[in-house]
Amino acid sequence: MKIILDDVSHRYGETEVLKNISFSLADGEIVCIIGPSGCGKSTLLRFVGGLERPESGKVLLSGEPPAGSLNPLTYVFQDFALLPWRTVEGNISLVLEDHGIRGGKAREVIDDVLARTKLTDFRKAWPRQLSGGMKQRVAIARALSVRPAVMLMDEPLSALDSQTRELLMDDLVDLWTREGFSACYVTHNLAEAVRLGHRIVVLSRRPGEIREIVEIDIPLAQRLDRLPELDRLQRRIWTIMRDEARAADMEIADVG
Ligand SMILES: Nc1ncnc2c1ncn2[C@@H]1O[C@H](COP(=O)(O)OP(=O)(O)OP(=O)(O)O)[C@@H](O)[C@H]1O
Repeated sequence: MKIILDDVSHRYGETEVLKNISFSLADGEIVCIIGPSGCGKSTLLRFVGGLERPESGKVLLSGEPPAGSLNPLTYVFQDFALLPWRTVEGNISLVLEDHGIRGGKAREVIDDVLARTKLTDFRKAWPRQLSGGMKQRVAIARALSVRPAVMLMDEPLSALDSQTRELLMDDLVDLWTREGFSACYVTHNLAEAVRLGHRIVVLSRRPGEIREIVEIDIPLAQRLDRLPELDRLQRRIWTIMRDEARAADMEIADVG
């Protein structure tokens, strides 16, 4: 399934948040959205997921979701959003129950996503027993259980320490290399964007406008940490973003 944003603009009251945003996300592609704090990244993701409608412009979906998809556009949040009173498998079964899937059929799906995310040994664990990284892995397994066409990931690694972030990026690369999932991935972390994005949509400060769409043709599995080409790309994107980030920072300081 393909997602096309066509000239999306939005304001909340007097505040202009997004301006003339157009890009597309193809099947099997990870598109990262990067930009300074408050530039409208999460708002954009809500438009893509259909949680809100932009004031002008369109978000179009074309093509069919995967066979058996229960929720074509599925969110993965920064705070994991696991229920503490349910085990790992209980958290996954909850979303399946929401779609009327129980018993043997649910067990089959849970077994499959736990195996795909290498969590099989943790199925009976409680969220409080898991590290942040493991909780986010469970949240990703839960998202996969509904066979999404596109995962909408809002700063999914931001709550984690840098080593755990590295490990989870490796997991996501591994998963993508095996399964080729599609994701719209919001982050303010450049290293994450150049590691995971096939394309990076670089936004200006608010109102978020597209500064550049950077395409990276190095296969994900070859994007090792500190790869010189990635470092160069990261520096180039940072030169686009630096002034925007500084100005955004000053605006926040003004409000204070
Ligand atoms: N429901 C809303 N009502 C009014 N203003 C909103 C609403 N949601 C977001 N905003 C404002 O829109 C702007 C963009 O917010 P958004 O959360 O999309 O930015 P962001 O780029 O994701 O920020 P961050 O990087 O800090 O998470 C901010 O000024 C925010 O205060």
